[in-house]
Amino acid sequence: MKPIKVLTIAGSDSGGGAGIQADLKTFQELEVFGMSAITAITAQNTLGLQGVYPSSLEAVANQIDSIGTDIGADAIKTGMLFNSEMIGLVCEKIKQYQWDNVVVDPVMIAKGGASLLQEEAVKTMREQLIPLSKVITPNMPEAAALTGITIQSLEDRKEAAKMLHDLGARNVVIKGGHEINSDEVIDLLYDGTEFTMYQSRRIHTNNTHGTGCTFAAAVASELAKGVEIKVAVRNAKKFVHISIEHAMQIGSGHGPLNHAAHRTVGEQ
Ligand SMILES: Nc1ncnc2c1ncn2[C@@H]1O[C@H](COP(=O)(O)OP(=O)(O)O)[C@@H](O)[C@H]1O
Ligand SMILES: Cc1ncc(COP(=O)(O)O)c(N)n1
Repeated sequence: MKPIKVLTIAGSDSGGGAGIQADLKTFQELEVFGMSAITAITAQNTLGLQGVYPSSLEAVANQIDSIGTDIGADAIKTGMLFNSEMIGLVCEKIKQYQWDNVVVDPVMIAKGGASLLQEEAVKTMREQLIPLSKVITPNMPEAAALTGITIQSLEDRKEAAKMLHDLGARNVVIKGGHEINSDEVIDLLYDGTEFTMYQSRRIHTNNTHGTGCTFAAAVASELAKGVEIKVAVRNAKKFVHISIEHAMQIGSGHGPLNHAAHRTVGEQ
């Protein structure tokens, strides 16, 4: 069988819960071959972010070229891109290698509130990266920052999704993890024609470090396999849900997910 390959372009999380580490765990569990280009090293744990050490542009370009010129990728997932120059470089490389299955997780702020993207970079993300994306997966604050729309209701999310689609994203998923006053979590997909809602019970837990990374990495894995977008999002949501539900208690703050949980809790 032909191997299916997925590349994550994102930051490293020393605590193992988010970023590159969450992505590679997800790729492995969903049976695709995972590769990485590291945009920044973060010193991070379940309590917060202790340091950010961005990679040089040369280092990022070289990592991507190593993959593009030899191995190739069936899908790309982007996470923490740190600043405007880094986003510009990643856009150049996506065009150079004609990568089409591009999942953009517009990472801006870590769960503890620390910034993972410089403010001036939001404009570059909107103007350069979004038009290259097959799917963009903002959470509610990220969708608000990208569109300028204050997002409270589902209707606000629909308006923001339409705007992000108009900016060039072929599909938009605005995730609902931040709607903390609700007993359910609804992720909203807009494919340019219709809205699809993915609803689940909210799990009341602190162990949500890396949910967004895991979700986007799962969508990328499914797209790489040729799964169509509506099913890819459904499968990704199910994978994240099980991984949150069966998280182990690791660290004393916002703990990581258990990416292996689906093995024992029913087929993914
Ligand atoms: N408490 C929760 N219970 C169940 N699912 C959740 C919970 N929190 C987040 N999710 C799911 O995790 C994924 C990431 O959502 P979200 O937390 O909004 O993103 P981010 O990590 O980027 O802030 C989504 O699929 C969302 O439905
Ligand atoms: C290096 C890195 N990348 C991304 C996130 C966001 O994580 P989340 O999936 O919890 O939004 C993070 N905390 N660290």
